[in-house]
Amino acid sequence: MTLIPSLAETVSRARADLRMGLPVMIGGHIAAAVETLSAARLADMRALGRPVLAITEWRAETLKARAYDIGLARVQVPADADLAWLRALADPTGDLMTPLKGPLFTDREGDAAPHRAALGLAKSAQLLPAVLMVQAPAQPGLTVLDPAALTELLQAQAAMAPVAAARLPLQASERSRLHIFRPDDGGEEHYAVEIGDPPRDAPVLTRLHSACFTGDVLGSLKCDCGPQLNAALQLMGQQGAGILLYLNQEGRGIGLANKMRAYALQNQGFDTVEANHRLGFDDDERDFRIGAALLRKLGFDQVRLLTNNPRKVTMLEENGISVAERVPLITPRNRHNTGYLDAKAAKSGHLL
Ligand SMILES: Nc1nc2c(ncn2[C@@H]2O[C@H](COP(=O)(O)OP(=O)(O)OP(=O)(O)O)[C@@H](O)[C@H]2O)c(=O)[nH]1
Ligand SMILES: [Zn+2]
Repeated sequence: MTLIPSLAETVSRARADLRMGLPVMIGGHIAAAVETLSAARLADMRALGRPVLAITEWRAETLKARAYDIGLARVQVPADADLAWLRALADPTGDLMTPLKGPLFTDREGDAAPHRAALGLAKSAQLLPAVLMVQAPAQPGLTVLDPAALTELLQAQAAMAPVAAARLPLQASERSRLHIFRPDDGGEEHYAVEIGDPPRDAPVLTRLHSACFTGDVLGSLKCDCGPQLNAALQLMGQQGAGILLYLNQEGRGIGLANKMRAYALQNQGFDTVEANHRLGFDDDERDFRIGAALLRKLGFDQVRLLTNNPRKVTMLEENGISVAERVPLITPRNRHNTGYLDAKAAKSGHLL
């Protein structure tokens, strides 16, 4: 029956549920994102069973909570813990200001697969990876997900379909087209700027650019994104051909709200990588397979890649795009971005 939602459609709904504060059912547990949980729903969940807070191994490390499960910890929630207690565990913004509640005790018995799947879902909804879980029978109206199926879907790659394309004269080149691609899993759309008419049978000058609202739009001095975007387009304009993929993976895939949380931590003295870890994220949560898929859709299988990030080269090669050349993309330093650029070079292997 085609009117029954597919797994991808159900997961997309579940993301929206968590973002509005509605719990979902994962493998016999009610799962609610702490970031959007209300006090009333916390009380209702408590009434149904023993609440456990799932956090990632990165967050557990900061909180000095023992992680017995691979990649995550299941923190026991004390009977008197309120929403503020949960939020303080989920959100590191106040770590230095408010002494942490502890000691924290974590579960080691039982199956952590539902908790792992729930954390994956929260991340994919660009919420803080902290999920309150209570084992309980299915509740009417809540979206129901199987942990194994959810985990597999979160790792799968959505198919990208071209939606629309049109001529778009740019300062960098009047001969430019913008293509819009839409994934079949309800996720973000991504864009391709095609400059000139690059031949499909030769390596094309290519930039995989991840969205940075602060750098690209506002001209933030904290990162190198805006200047890199402009420099890439300029070069493609000068050479008469190129492809710039604008991937909507704001904040290396954690979303703008979490990136601002990371910036707040950076104001407290942590670097870009430490800030992601304290929030519970990996330092880079982007899926670069999307770039390879879009290039293939556009008819390319060879590139000259504008980047300083060796991971982008490896990911493209692993996904069937041959990188004939890596073209460095160095932009000016200023007193606000120099620490960021140094951290990327020292910790993320960027070549500067
Ligand atoms: N989480 C987080 N994301 C950031 C921070 N500063 C910039 N970003 C994001 O980092 C991404 C930068 O993307 P890119 O410039 O494409 O990638 P890169 O890994 O630096 O590699 P190249 O620029 O190709 O050398 C964008 O999504 C920005 O929004 C930060 O401090 N924290
Ligand atoms: Zn940026």
